[in-house]
Amino acid sequence: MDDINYSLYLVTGRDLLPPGKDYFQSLEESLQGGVSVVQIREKKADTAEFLDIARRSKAVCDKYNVPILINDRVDVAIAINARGVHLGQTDMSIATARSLLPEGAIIGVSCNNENHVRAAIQDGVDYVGIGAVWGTQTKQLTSPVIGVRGVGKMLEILDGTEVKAVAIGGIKTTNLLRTLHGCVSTTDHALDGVAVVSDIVASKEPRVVAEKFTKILEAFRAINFGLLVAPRSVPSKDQILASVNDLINTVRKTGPLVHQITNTVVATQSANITLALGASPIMATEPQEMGDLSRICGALLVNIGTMRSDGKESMTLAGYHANMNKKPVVFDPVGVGASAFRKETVKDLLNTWQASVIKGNAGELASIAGSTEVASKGVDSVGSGFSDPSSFVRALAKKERCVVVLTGPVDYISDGVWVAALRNGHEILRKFTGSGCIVGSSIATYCAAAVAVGRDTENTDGRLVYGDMFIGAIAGVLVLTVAAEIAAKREDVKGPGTFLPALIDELWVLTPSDVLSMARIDIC
Ligand SMILES: Cc1ncc(COP(=O)(O)OP(=O)(O)O)c(N)n1
Ligand SMILES: Cc1nc(C(=O)O)sc1CCOP(=O)(O)O
Repeated sequence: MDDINYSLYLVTGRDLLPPGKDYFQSLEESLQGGVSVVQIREKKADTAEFLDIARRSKAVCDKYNVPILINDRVDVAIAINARGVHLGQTDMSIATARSLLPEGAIIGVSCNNENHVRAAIQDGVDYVGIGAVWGTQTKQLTSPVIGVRGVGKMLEILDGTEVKAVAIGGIKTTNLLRTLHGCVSTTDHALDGVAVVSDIVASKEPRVVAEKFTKILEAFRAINFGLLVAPRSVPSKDQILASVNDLINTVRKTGPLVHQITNTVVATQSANITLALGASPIMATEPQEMGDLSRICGALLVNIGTMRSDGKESMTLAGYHANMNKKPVVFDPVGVGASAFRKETVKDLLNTWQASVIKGNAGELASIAGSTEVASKGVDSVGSGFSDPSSFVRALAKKERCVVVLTGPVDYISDGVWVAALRNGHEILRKFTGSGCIVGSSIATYCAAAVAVGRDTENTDGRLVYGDMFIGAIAGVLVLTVAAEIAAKREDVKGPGTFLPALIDELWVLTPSDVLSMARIDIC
């Protein structure tokens, strides 16, 4: 029976040891830190040396009751009585290996694409090693990096089978939580473990690194393997509005710093809207500052409206640091359908970091979902939208593993389970540029507040961000659209030119009770 715990799967790499560090000492320390299975990978050793290393490694692993697998060499596995082998796509066939190995031996196989996974299931392997999930310096890759969403799709193929799965390639303590969350399939199939070489082996303190891995893996397990939304009964309108009320007060009380990488058309009005809400904007774009800013800001907004290729580095780094520092990332993929450059960039960004909220119009979200139901023209959506917007946002939220906000005459917001339909707003919002962009700033502001509230009430380290991003997104949309209704009715508002300053003023004086009394919200 496969009783192996694949959680923290160490693949050895003697050539990566820090100067002066003994291989067996390093191995033992990593086992003390929680490594749960070890693969001996010797690409340069001759058979005698491989056998010697494998035998002595097994003696160390036996002390900790940790199973040992052998990379590529079935003969070595048999000779040292290892638990099994790990085979690559061009190594011995699974059937031949099975016929040579003792009954019950474990066989794992590397998979770089979905067909490999299907074949592995047919061949009756015990586990698959899916990689490379990220770029790696440890080996020359012969197939493209898969990315977390690619891993998720491969896990879905394993649904209903007993085959276990680990991801490999560039996995580090710093990206582990993002890796674990990102790799969950739309059917909630999560990884059984992660395989790591350099982050552990190249460390002077492999025990400390392994302990960090173990702690994060346990925290992820504690939240049901990253279930997108903690199970909750249908949220009532009153509960939602009470939480929105808390967030409005929290913003006013704490004035969170909201880092915004946004487009040049709307930067000033976005900053002013943020100030009017009671928060503090910082519109920084220099790649070098992204780490420092992430530590001090409450949330990050990334808006690609006027992005150039030289802006991608800041967006990539900002989102990466935000994930590392558990800060919400609100993503506004402005005009994503307009060009191949935008599509590729958005795909890369969403594969690098996990957004907490994706906000877009129908055309933009259709492009992200790969749907042809709604077209776009530049940054605008064309036509009357989706025939079933609720189902669309729910499915996209599940696919992208975040809250999705579909803006339009009715705004739809989903966490992958529940959908809120918000019917506030005014048509004048469509008569000046960047009204969608300021919704992004507002959502980021209230997501920052949601973190502040969540940090006080939640005690799990397994989440990418604390707090309820669904409520943060609802608050962001509600506050802006209610203020817009009030501003549009003012006598001094003659058109879009006088509306924008009036909107800023109304946001400045808006009270939670205005929002609660005017909110038109349905939950389904
Ligand atoms: C767990 C795990 N997954 C994948 C690999 C890669 O194996 P392979 O394709 O055989 O490449 P080499 O390791 O031989 O370079 C692995 N070793 N372990
Ligand atoms: C051995 C191996 N196999 C890979 C694959 O993609 O199949 S990536 C890889 C190396 C992983 O090393 P690190 O943890 O240092 O990035």
